[in-house]
Parts: sequence; structure tokens; C-alpha cells
Amino acid sequence: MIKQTIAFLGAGSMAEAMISGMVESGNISADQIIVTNRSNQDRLNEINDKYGVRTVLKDDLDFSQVDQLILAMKPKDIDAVLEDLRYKLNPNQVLVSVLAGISTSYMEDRLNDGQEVIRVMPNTSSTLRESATAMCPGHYTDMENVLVSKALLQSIGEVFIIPEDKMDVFTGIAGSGPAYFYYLMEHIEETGRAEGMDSKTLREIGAQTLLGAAKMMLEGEESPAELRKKVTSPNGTTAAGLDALEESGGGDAISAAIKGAAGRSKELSKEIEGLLVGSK
Ligand SMILES: NC(=O)C1=CN([C@@H]2O[C@H](COP(=O)(O)OP(=O)(O)OC[C@H]3O[C@@H](n4cnc5c(N)ncnc54)[C@H](O)[C@@H]3O)[C@@H](O)[C@H]2O)C=CC1
Ligand SMILES: O=C(O)[C@@H]1CCC=N1
Repeated sequence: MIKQTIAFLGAGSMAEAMISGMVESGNISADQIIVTNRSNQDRLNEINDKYGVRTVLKDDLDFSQVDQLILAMKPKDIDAVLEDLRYKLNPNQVLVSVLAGISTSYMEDRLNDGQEVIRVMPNTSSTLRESATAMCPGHYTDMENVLVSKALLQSIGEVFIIPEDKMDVFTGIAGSGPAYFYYLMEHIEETGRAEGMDSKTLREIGAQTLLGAAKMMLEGEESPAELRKKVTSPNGTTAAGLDALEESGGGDAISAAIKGAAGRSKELSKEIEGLLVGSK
């Protein structure tokens, strides 16, 4: 059971996915979670009704109660938020950021000396405690705090501690990744509907097929290529399907999606730094 008090800055979709998973896990109680945003009281009321967590507008947050502060607003708001936090956080209150493209050193440079910072990249499957979450501690973060933060993140899925220079590609694969599978399903459903099947049945068939394949990869010893070969009978239906996929650029499209998202993660940090130079 986690003993610390956690506060969220930002109450959007990613914050809600994490809150939902954390409360559901039972590893932290709802009253140890405080959720804030700038001004949308209706949204805070909605989050309080759904999950029983404490909510308060950001300017009314009592920072002395907070052990870990999770940044979950948009990357473009980072400078204003760090400027404010510089005067409110003490260095041993851990700042955990889920913001795409914002590095630990970017945050450390704008906060008090020795500020403990952790950069993480969860995904929205946190809702069901099935996130693939990356974690990367900053320069001053105490190992004990890393472990507490890791335990908290493990309550919403699997955690991977990775070097920071791999955060962009991780974001392209796992942070944005659920969207690729939803896009795939949208096309599966569209194709099935055109053949006269109903959406509800198609969703169950498509999702079960994805789930089965995911479990085969996670629970078995075989590589994806070996598993693919087992599905592919000589001169059969799968061979025809894979040929069509290859001819339509399926493999390249997947690589392009990951590279596109990873590139945007890199670009976001440059944009933020550009904005800062422009504002001086
Ligand atoms: N949506 C996703 O799948 C993932 C999102 N992220 C990251 O999570 C962050 C939030 O993304 P979403 O939830 O999708 O966005 P969103 O637009 O749904 O939520 C942003 C929230 O931040 C609040 N906010 C804005 N400025 C604020 C401030 N100064 N202080 C306090 N609250 C403030 C807004 O009121 C809103 O509740 C982004 O930085 C994104 O990079 C990371 C991983 C996955
Ligand atoms: O689209 C985005 O920028 C965020 C970060 C990863 C997933 N969603």
C-alpha cells in the first residue's frame, strides 16, 4: 500500500486514466489523491463524483500535503507551471511529469537546485491498469522516491525504466500506440460492415483477436515472426492477406507512424525552447 499523497496538475484524459487505474488498484486510497486544474470546477466535480478523490483548484492546493506532484497538463503550459512551482515545491517533493517531449533537465534547470524530478510516459490503458509506462529519473532523484513512484505506476500497468534518450521512441510506440490499434480496429470494423456484419459483433471479434495475439506474445516464448509463420498455411488465406498488407505498404506505414510520433515528441521540446527564447 502506498503511503504518500499524490496531486495531479491537470485533469484531462491522461490524468483521468491514471486516477481511475490507481483507485481501482486499491494500492492507494482515493483520499490520498488530490486532483487540480486551473479553473474548470465542473470537471473537478465530475472527477470527484466518479472516483471519490479530493479535488481543488490549482491555486488553492496546499503543497505542504503533497509528496508527489504529477504534471498532466499540455506541454505548451510547462514554462508557466515551472515558474510557479519554483516557489512552491521543496526539492524533496517529487515532480513527476507525463508531458510528451519535456526532458528532466529542462525541468531541473527551471526549478530549485537539487529538485527531484521523474519523467514518465504512460498510456490511456492506465484506465484498466494495462499501461506500458516508461520511467526515467532526473539527476537528483533519490532511489527510495524512484521506487515509490515505480510502485505507484505499477498500480496502473507495467513499468519500464529506460534511458532518457529513448523516451521519444517509447512515446511513438507506447504513449501514442493505443491509437494505432484503435485505428486498426476502425478499419477492421469498416471492412466487416461492408461485408454485412454488425458493429457490435465485429468489435468483439476484432478485440478478441488482438487480445489473443497480445497474450501469445506476452505469455509464450516464440517471436512475432515465428507466431506469424504458424498462422500462415502454404498458399492459404493468411499468405494472401499478408501479401496484400505488404503490397499496400503495411509494414512501412507502422514504422512511419512510430517515427512520426517520436519526431513530434522531439519537436515539442524544440518548440517549447523556441517559445522561451522568443519570450525573453
Ligand atoms: N492522452 C494521452 O494518451 C497521453 C498524454 N500524455 C501527456 O499528458 C498531458 C495531458 O494530455 P491530455 O490529458 O491528453 O490533455 P487534456 O487536454 O485532456 O488535459 C489537460 C488538462 O490540463 C489542465 N491544465 C492546463 N493548464 C494547466 C495548469 N497551468 N495548471 C493545471 N492544470 C492545467 C486542463 O484544464 C486539462 O484538464 C500532455 O502533456 C500529454 O503529452 C502522456 C501520455 C499519453
Ligand atoms: O498525443 C500526444 O501528444 C500524447 C502523448 C502521447 C499520447 N498522447
